[in-house]
Amino acid sequence: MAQYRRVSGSVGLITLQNPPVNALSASVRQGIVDSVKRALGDQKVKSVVICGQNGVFCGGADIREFGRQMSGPPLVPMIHDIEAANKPVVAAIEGSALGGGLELALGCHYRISHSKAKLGLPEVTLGLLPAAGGTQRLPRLIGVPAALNLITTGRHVTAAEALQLGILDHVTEHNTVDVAVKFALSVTGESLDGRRISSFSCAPLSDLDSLFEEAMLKVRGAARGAIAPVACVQAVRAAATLPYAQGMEREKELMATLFHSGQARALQYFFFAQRAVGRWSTPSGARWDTSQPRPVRKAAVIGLGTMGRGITVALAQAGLSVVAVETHAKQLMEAKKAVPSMLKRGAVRGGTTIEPDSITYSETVQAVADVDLVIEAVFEDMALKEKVFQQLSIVCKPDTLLCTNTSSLDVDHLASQTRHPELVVGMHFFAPAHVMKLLEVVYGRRSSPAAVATAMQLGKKMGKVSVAVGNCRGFAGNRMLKRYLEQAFFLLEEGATPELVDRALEEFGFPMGVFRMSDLSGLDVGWRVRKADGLADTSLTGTSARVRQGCRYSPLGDLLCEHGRFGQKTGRGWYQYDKPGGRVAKSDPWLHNFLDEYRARHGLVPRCIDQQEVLERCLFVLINEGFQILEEGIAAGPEDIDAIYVFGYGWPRHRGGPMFYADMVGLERVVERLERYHQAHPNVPYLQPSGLLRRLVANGSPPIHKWRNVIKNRNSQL
Ligand SMILES: CCCCCCCC/C=C\C/C=C/C(=O)SCCNC(=O)CCNC(=O)[C@H](O)C(C)(C)COP(=O)(O)OP(=O)(O)OC[C@H]1O[C@@H](n2cnc3c(N)ncnc32)[C@H](O)[C@@H]1OP(=O)(O)O
Repeated sequence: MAQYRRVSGSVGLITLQNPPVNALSASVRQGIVDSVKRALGDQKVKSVVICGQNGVFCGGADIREFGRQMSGPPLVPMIHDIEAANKPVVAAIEGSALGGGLELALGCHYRISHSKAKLGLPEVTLGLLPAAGGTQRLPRLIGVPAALNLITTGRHVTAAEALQLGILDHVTEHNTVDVAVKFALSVTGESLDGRRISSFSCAPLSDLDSLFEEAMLKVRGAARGAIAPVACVQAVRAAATLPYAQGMEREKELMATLFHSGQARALQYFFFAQRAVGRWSTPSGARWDTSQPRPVRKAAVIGLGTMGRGITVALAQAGLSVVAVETHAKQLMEAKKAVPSMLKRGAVRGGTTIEPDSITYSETVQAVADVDLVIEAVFEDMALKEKVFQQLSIVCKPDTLLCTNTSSLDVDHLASQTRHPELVVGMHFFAPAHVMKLLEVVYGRRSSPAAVATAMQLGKKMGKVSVAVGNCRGFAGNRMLKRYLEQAFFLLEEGATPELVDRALEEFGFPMGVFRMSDLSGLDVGWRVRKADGLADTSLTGTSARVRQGCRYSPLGDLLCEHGRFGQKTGRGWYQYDKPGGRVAKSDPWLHNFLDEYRARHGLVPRCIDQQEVLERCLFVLINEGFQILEEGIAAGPEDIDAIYVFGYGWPRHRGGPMFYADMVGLERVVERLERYHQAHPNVPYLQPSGLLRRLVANGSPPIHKWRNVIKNRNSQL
């Protein structure tokens, strides 16, 4: 709703009231319409101020209303009536003015903002466009190039930038509503000609065509297959080329194509999913709202390889004082050079400053005696990690939280090496650790609720999306990835090429296909793990070469490593590069010959494989493993898995994440295809649909937000 009152004698003050962000729900819109009518009809009122309660102007349209039958007054005529008013209307912006909130402000005659406010049109991130006149008014106000940038990226700008761009008339450090009321009094009776943005013309530009062509190329490159950014460009083009009324028609048409699209559903689901992962819980009953995190002021990182350096930077950027330990002198020396320059680059990007002495370096573990939390990031070797944890348990304060950055090893086993296993958790960062948004917080059997809460909170402080997951081989993300990789290898054995597989995945929306990604991260990483597991044995011949423990196995990755083809770092992998460290992947005839010979040697007759099979084989096994993970309680809900895949593995956000994708495709279809592929490949047991997936289908395939009930019912029967 909206509250209306008269203040300072002649100012009608309208306050939006819909906690927590004053979203424009039907009742808020109705409140605004009624209040504006009242203010304009009251002779004592000479000007109007619109603000939001609790220090937030407005977070935009109410996203929860989108999937439902819309009711209440529509936004466009509501904003139009405000702009057409014959009394000055001033927006008093505090906190946020986003989406429909900023569009409402653009309909006002003046905009005054607090210096700490953020403004933006983030509709594109929800699969939409600013369809309450935003695409038509903003370019008229600030010019086409700047409006294109804001509308196609959805980025939030500070009040200072908004002032510079011309979105705001005034920025204040004081009470914004008081300033706005005073301002409203001062403009009483002044002409409003020249204050109604819809009457403006866009500033003329010399080469409109190439500007829009470039913008189109940019948005198509940034999010493959996403339709909203394309529609945003088209809508701004309408603003630049058509009169306002026709532009508004175009905006409406384009919005109609987006509004009910699968991409909009996926992105809006993901908006809430991201927030849901913060409300974590574990099977033992620990929860976000009942567990108290501990303060962490000083942290340590053990091991300054690539991951350790990134983690050190991320901790320092979060304002912690960091002890960085590396026992190899050469590596320590390199890290001492690399970390400050990573920090400097980060500071330039983020416009921040880091105290250079917030990091101290040491060659011995003894230096961590007084820290609150340690993150171990040594080489992925259990014996080495065991030793580190034993040492830490002796050196650290008894209440220090001991975390491991292992990507797949047993957190419970590491905990068992310490005196306080309840203080051990996994903090699985993704490379580069100071850039990637995802953090898997892995709780072990004995991890205390406070330990989990502390790691989750620290992740948040570092700007990460922290997802709590249980302890199992590969945790959630890498465990699912293993299935995806294996299927990709099998497809090569059956006749596909890396190019064909990658094309299918990239057209689906991944920034990189599985083989290009493998070349980038290094084939030797997985090889080392497979060797440690006793799998990478290329001396085996005949049928046993492609079978391990009775299941199908592909030694292709192992064979490439034996040829020294580790990917980009060696200039050869699934593709060839112009030099070691080269970035541009080129098709490699050697690899194609190698695959031909391999298939011939194993009596594999290549067949034609289409994109649909690539997607189903690679993605449905990954999804199936996701259901297994939910069934086992390793992840608490589908949102956790989707956040992991979007933030950590490049799953296209406009497809919502793997579990949402399964919901979109239809669970029956996923089951049917998995069963078919399992029949064709009976020696791949994980192609069999998981028990949870089958149960969901048996329960009538409920929508994704109801899956937790099915999981809970099952667990409560155990
Ligand atoms: C056939 C055609 C028909 C067309 C008809 C449609 C016409 C539509 C016309 C115009 C288009 C306008 C579209 C929009 O405005 S879309 C919304 C755009 N706004 C946003 O994207 C902003 C989203 N919110 C945020 O970015 C942040 O919440 C924040 C910066 C405002 C505040 O951040 P923070 O303090 O960190 O809080 P949280 O993010 O945690 O949010 C708190 C709580 O509030 C919920 N919430 C936030 N924004 C909205 C919203 N706009 N609608 C509904 N709910 C919102 C958020 O989900 C949190 O709740 P929780 O999930 O339960 O934790």
